[in-house]
Amino acid sequence: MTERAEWRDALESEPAAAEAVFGDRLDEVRRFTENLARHGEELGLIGPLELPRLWSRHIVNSGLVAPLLRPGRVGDVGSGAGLPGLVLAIARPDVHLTLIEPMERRVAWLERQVAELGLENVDVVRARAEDVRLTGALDQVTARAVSALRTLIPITAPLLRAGGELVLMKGAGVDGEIGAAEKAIRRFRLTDTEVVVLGEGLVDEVTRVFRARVSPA
Ligand SMILES: C[S@@+](CC[C@H](N)C(=O)[O-])C[C@H]1O[C@@H](n2cnc3c(N)ncnc32)[C@H](O)[C@@H]1O
Repeated sequence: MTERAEWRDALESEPAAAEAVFGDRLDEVRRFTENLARHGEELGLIGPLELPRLWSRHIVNSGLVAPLLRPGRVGDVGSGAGLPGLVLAIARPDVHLTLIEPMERRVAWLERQVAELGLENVDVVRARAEDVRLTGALDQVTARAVSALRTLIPITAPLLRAGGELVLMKGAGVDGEIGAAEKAIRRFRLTDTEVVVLGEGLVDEVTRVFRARVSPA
């Protein structure tokens, strides 16, 4: 099977998970995935080895976070190719997503996808999280594969309003990361910290999310 056939077949794979995660937004998310599969490698957005697992490991995995979002303003730090921010914007039209990404080429890609998919609930900001002018402005902040919690918390938590929430996608080593981030957790007054495991019984690779709230007081 050619690589292209593999990712095309993958778009039809895991139908139960895809339906559960994306529901009536499945066509839109497939369109985005096709665009990423076609252009992602030449634009340096994804490695060639990722193509066959683009759907399951990256798109469905990102979409699993959608139920954790609440209507309001959500920032996605380090969106890159659009993971998870653009996928979440497609899955949750009732949520406004601000995609925060410093790299020009990635910002151009994100803006093109927003226009092509006709998404009205997304804006793209070219900036590093620590420079973006959104201090205290967001209800929730997501991130995936940006950095370890001890460095990620100091650049994401300041963007949240009091009572706002971090929703950070993490790998299997999340418990160790939490231990190493204790100081940052205290410094940024994070409460209700927990690890949420998503997709059990639905997908092969579960998604782990570090969730925490900024203390209102
Ligand atoms: C490994 S990529 C991950 C991209 C995407 N989140 C994903 O899961 O595929 C890390 C991304 O974070 C961005 N990034 C790195 N430092 C950042 C910062 N301080 N603020 C915002 N984005 C940052 C990079 O430009 C890059 O696009």
